[in-house]
Amino acid sequence: SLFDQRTEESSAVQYFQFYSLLSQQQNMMQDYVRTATYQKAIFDNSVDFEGKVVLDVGAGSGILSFFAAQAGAAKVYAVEASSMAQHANALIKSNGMQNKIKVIAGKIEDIELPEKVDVIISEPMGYMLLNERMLESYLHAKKFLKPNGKMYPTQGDLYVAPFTDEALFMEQAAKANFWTQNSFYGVDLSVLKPVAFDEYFKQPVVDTFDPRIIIAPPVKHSINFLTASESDLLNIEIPIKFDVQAASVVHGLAFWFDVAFIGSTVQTWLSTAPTQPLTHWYQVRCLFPQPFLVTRAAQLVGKVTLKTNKKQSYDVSMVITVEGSTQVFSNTLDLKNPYFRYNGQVAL
Ligand SMILES: C[C@H](N)C(=O)NCc1cccc(N2NC(C(F)(F)F)=C/C2=C2\NN=C(c3cccc4[nH]ccc34)O2)c1
Repeated sequence: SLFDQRTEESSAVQYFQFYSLLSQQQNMMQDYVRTATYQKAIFDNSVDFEGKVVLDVGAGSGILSFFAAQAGAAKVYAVEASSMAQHANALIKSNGMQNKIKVIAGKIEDIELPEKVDVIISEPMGYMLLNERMLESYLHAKKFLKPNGKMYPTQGDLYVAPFTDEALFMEQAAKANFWTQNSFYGVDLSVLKPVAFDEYFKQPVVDTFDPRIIIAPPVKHSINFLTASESDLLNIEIPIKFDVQAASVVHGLAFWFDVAFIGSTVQTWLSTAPTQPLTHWYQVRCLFPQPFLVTRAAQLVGKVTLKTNKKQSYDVSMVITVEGSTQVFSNTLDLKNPYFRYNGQVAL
């Protein structure tokens, strides 16, 4: 199927095993900002749900399907490819919703629906918005959407901004120092030090940070889920132009996202910005292996390229220069294997 063509089998097996765990559903459900905002977006726009037919893509425990039913939906199709589908069924039965919410076990790319739907709901946002490539499945689901049907969420905004964080840079660089040893049990490891260094800098860092480390206004890349198609997400090029206000050292680029639920009554935003309450998406930072000093109010120009891979993730490449200088700074990172750095302590 379409999903199998774009996904390595080993990645899919690991992925759906991950989502079959109640502990991981719990991680998402316990994210109050996430769960409460979805319920608010649906309830405040109940006119979009009352008496309507709804499709929940990647339903998991079915929590979003329950919200649609609570808002008066006539019928909800909850599509889930992992074995979490059976737990969703248990919840539907024990909550007396079996004639309202129907679980369809399988991938959205493979299943059939008995009818077209008025609204598609989903939570397809992974780290950096795009990780997991679930947005492509969300857009694929539009083949079931009636003309003028609604998408909840309706649009996604990916933000990119330069940051300064000496401590993070030193932490990553220090990990490679293991390979500087020239007599590790009598073996000189040092030839591999540069390789180890580059390997550590291929890991995006998932954690949160003080917004004051952001040294220029962010660039925004918007995706309109009503008009976008899967192919638009295969290779995303984000031109960057940053106006750095004061002299600072650039260590990398920070990424976060917002999604908007544009309903018939109100518009509701779910933000993962560093200035907003923390969510289970945190923020994501991509380091340059070589930090660079920006002496005075200067412009940084370059490009971020996000290219899909068959591990349900993206290769993130960044290229940047300081306006007026010839030096180019770049890095390519593997979003599939991030460094999950969040440890509860946030610098106050
Ligand atoms: C799309 C879906 N709606 C969604 O929200 N995706 C992101 C997602 C899904 C399920 C759980 C989580 N997580 N929540 C937390 C917590 F501790 F902070 F709570 C850690 C965590 C990890 N740890 N590792 C992962 C993870 C999940 C999926 C693919 C991955 N690739 C690399 C790590 C990783 O999540 C994140």
